[in-house]
Amino acid sequence: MSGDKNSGDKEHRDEMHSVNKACALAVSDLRWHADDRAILSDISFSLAKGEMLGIIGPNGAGKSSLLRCLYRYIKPDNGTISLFGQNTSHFSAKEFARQVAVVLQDTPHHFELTTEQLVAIGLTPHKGPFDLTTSADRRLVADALEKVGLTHKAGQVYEHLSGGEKQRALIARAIVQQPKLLILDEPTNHLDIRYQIQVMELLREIGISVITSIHDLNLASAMCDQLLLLDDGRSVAHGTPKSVLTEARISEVFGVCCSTQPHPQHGNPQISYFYGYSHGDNANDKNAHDENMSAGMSHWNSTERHKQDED
Ligand SMILES: Nc1ncnc2c1ncn2[C@@H]1O[C@H](COP(=O)(O)OP(=O)(O)OP(=O)(O)O)[C@@H](O)[C@H]1O
Repeated sequence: MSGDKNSGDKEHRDEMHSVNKACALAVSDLRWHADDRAILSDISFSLAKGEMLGIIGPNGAGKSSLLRCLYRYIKPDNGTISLFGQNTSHFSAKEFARQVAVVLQDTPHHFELTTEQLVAIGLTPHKGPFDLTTSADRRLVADALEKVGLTHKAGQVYEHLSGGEKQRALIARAIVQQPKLLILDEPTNHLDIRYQIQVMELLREIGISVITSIHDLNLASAMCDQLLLLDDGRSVAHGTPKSVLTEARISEVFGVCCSTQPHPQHGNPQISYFYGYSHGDNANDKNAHDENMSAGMSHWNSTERHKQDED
């Protein structure tokens, strides 16, 4: 009898272990308020090892606030954040930096550093105060610069790089950090379309778990394994792009008129937006919203008719 129980317990432990192993990040009941206002309410989700999760939602939905909680810039009022089964609030700063790399839009100025020196900062969590730079370190930095297409800018002053090049340099620094989880706040913001795609593909290729906020829903649909849709600090939907990005949900949460169809290449939803509806103060009013939707549709219909007449 006790043997049965022990083997049952072991099975349960093995099962839990494999669940924890497969789950890179688990967030439960996260809550945060500021200025007497709830900014994040009861957010729960998980991220599987090696997957990319896109955080989407309108301006002010709480995307950056959620990421700030994850990388410990903000201490939430409630909830737990676990990385591979360990509560991140128990990590020392150095241990946390070994496990989690962060790429933000607004970074401190690095006037005096070359691109290569900036990227080498990623080595810091793995070094003691008296450790010298090794040839392996230099190789790591060179490989990361090559991965983001900045080898030719290695010796240039970082501050003199373009917005997109700076962004790629920061991703190279994160690669050098060799984290288990990479957190990015709108990494494609400064990038032209070629580099938007290239950076997102690069993030997928690195093979680590990635969580990134992203405004471009079509890019999120194409590149993310999972999406978490936030609205007014709440989780509205979580799942595959196909399950999250429905026409009804997009128009309700973002207040736009749109249609979706499977992308010819990857099959996830591709969103077409319609134009021509007004933007009043009553954007949250359901009737006004519906009127806007039908105005958008009729505008589109007339434009389409006009086009067809011309043809
Ligand atoms: N420290 C703070 N104190 C007070 N309010 C805050 C603070 N940080 C964020 N907020 C508020 O929380 C809300 C969510 O902000 P957050 O930056 O997380 O949204 P977001 O989804 O990232 O928006 P965006 O898409 O515009 O970048 C906003 O209304 C913002 O004003």
